[in-house]
Amino acid sequence: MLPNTDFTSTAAYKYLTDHFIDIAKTDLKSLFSSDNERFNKFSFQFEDILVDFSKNRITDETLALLIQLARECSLNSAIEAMFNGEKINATEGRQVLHTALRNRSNTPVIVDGKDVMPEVNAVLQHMKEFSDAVISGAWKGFSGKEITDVVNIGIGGSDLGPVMVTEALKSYKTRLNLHFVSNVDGTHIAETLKGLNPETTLFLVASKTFTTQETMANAHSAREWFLAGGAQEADIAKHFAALSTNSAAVAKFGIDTKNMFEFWDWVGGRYSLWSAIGLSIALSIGFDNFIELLDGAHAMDNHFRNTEFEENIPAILALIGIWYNNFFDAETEAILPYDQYLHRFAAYFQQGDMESNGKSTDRNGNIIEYSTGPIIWGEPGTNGQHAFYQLIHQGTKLIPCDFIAPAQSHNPLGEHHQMLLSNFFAQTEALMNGKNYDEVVAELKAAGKSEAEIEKLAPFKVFEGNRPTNSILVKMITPRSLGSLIAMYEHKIFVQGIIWNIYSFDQWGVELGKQLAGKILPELKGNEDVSSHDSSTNGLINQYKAWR
Ligand SMILES: O=P(O)(O)OC[C@H]1O[C@@H](O)[C@@H](O)[C@@H](O)[C@@H]1O
Repeated sequence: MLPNTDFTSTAAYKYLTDHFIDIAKTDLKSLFSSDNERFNKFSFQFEDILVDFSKNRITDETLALLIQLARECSLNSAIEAMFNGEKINATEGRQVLHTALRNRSNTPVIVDGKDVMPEVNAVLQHMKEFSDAVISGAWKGFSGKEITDVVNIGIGGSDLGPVMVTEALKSYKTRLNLHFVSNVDGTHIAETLKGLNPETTLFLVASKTFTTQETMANAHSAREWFLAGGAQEADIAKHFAALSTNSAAVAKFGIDTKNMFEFWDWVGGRYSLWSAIGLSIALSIGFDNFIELLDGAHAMDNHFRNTEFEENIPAILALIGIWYNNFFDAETEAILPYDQYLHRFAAYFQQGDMESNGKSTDRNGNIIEYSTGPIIWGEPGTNGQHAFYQLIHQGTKLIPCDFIAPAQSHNPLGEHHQMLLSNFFAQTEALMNGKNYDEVVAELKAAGKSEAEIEKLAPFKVFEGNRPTNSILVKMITPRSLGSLIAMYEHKIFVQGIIWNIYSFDQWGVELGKQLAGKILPELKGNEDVSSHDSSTNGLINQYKAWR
């Protein structure tokens, strides 16, 4: 059972409310100038990852109170409940055991009285054999040719993780070309298939439920394209594999169950890249590298499970997030990777975080009166700098940002990487220090501006500063460090859900739209006007019918 505490009624919350009044008046610059040890105190190194959270609006006291908050919310017992396979996804009656998928120490993980590790290992072995055979070319298509292209068909958790990881680890790429089709918009599959040859293309139909409309529609279109390209029904076995928990639906679709890679309902969709859903990753970077990814995540799991909160990286990041979300009323968080390979990282955690903690009912079924999950967004630096950083620097909203960068580039091209990193370092410094009026005036004077010009211009050039950031410097983005990084964010999300007293592992909020789309689809078939909706929806549907 998960603890069930209203965090706003804890003693720590009360202390934090008072403490906030002081901190709101304090600026980061002075926190640094009054404490030479601040960086050493407020940064941790985990393997090849340095997490610097010193540029946050916190003091020793803030951290101590936040940790007290975590203790009062029984975070410890919640962590154990997850790792031990209790049914903490209570609204779906399921365990939450993505950690078992990467449990490289292989200690037993008991689900309903049975150790799941033998099954987990068996699927990994199956993935190894399959990916080795396809990569080596031993696996042949129907006309005897090697596979050259792999198309993963899936959406949400069955797409975003594999896309993000295969992009992030592109420099480890095997000879296979990976493609991802998610959108039900026919354009996605049509454009993807344009350059492909059915003889050398392998499809992975990735769906936990194997009922998702988008994925099934795309899988059927892929099958039609394949059969239209000269293949027979019997050839499907060589070109289609399924990654799913639903073997009956897989068989019904016509995929050979030998080509089915199973996972289980205790794996949440947005936590499934570690499961059979990761087959596209194994094909893309090789099975050994996939295992390295799991190893990295496992190392972070051990850190999270076994480290006191004072030094527990995911817990500290989560608590700092709560500090901004619930005391500073920050509504969003930006994830800003200074690494082109991580260009889908923010998109991945948009689902990871927002589908997990975008909830407004607490674990007692009551409507929540405090703020829960933040809006997650972001783009790679330096592109973001030339787009939306204006608002982060000078807008009216407080936007805590995570800056992520590798110290070593996979593409050390001239001075590119130093230029990139100079921006990475400069931005967090600029956000913290800002530029005050006097500094602006001095600068304008030095540039030869007149008094009148200076007076006119100066207010617009002031940067308030005091804008908080985390800096995550990774020695190099490798399968292992990436695995750790992803697990770090996953656990951050978990901690926040515990403190907000919500269920982080269901996603009922995606259902209503699906239901309504299911009702509207048949209404789009005929030519007659519809009148069963509100006037706006009717008007839109009828105009569509007139225009199509
Ligand atoms: O993997 P399947 O079952 O196709 O689901 C794909 C996605 O569907 C959405 O509606 C959400 O529920 C996601 O969490 C999930 O990842």
